[in-house]
Amino acid sequence: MGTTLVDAVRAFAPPLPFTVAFSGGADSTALLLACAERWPGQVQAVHIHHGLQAAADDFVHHCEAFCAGLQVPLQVLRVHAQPAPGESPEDAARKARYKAFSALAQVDPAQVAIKTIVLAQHADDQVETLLLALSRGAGLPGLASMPAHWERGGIRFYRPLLGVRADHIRAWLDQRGVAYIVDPTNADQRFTRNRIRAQLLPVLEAAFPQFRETFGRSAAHAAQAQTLLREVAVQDLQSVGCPPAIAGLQALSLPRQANLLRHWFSSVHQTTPSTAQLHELQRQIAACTTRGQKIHIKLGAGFAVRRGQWLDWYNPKALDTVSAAPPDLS
Ligand SMILES: Nc1ncnc2c1ncn2[C@@H]1O[C@H](COP(=O)(O)OP(=O)(O)OP(=O)(O)O)[C@@H](O)[C@H]1O
Repeated sequence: MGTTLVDAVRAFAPPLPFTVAFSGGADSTALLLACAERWPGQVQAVHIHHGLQAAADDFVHHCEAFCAGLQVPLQVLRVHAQPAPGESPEDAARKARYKAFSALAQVDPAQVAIKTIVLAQHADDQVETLLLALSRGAGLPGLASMPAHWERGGIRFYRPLLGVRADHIRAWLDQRGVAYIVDPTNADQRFTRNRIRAQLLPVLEAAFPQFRETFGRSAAHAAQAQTLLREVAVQDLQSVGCPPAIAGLQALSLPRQANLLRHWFSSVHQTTPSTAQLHELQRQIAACTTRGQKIHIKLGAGFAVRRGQWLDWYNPKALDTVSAAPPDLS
């Protein structure tokens, strides 16, 4: 069955006041309406004009009219989301959106509401995210899917509708006669997420009617295991040293070594090695003795090991010179 929208909003206990990230689509329309009714005068909205589609101006007008009717203050932010090569417009829009949220919170620290942003992803979105992660061969961080709450750049983000089915949200809006934007790009079958939604979810519904709950539970198990792995990595990094001593790395089991390296790269160097890069790095670490072996691998920064020590220099432009002339820091 899943949780109803009304029950999900009733169980939600955000710090007040807060801001709803409002696209004008069905889910954020329902969320904004339910929240504005539950906390009158305490809810604001923010809409991002991504500068990606011709219809984006119409979306802004729709959101302005809807918020005016609800007497909810609305901020419209304009960004220019530029998809990188191979990146979908949706991913580019998402990145630009989160950047705009944190910029807004920093530009105007007096605005308390923007410190808490509430997003409208629901149970179907969670399953899509999990299947998307599986389709890419993701590890635990990807399988953990979307958290219901997290903090970044001084902003608290919440997703109170993760237990609510998409069709329930639409039925709730239809019953109340509320209009919302139907974004045509959501149906574009060139994007994997849209194919998952249109082609896989109906098959899952027929084969496993409870799939939203069970898949959601799997994502929660993965999130818990990922938290544990992070804790182990933090402890291992403390005992092995930062940058990690090669001898210390060699003393760890291979999965534990990989876990530590992934954590070190993402937390200290803001980069994620591919599986192939990590295998190569681990191969080189295993082959390393304390006499002159070098490790270097392209991860967006250059790394080398000599006499059992990491040599690192973080200028990506120096990469091409890494093998030719690594700096001698030994
Ligand atoms: N242009 C936007 N401005 C503000 N918030 C947005 C915008 N687009 C998406 N969001 C927020 O991010 C969440 C996830 O985005 P996603 O693209 O999956 O949703 P959507 O299909 O565009 O819209 P909705 O969730 O409102 O139906 C939305 O539920 C909404 O809270």
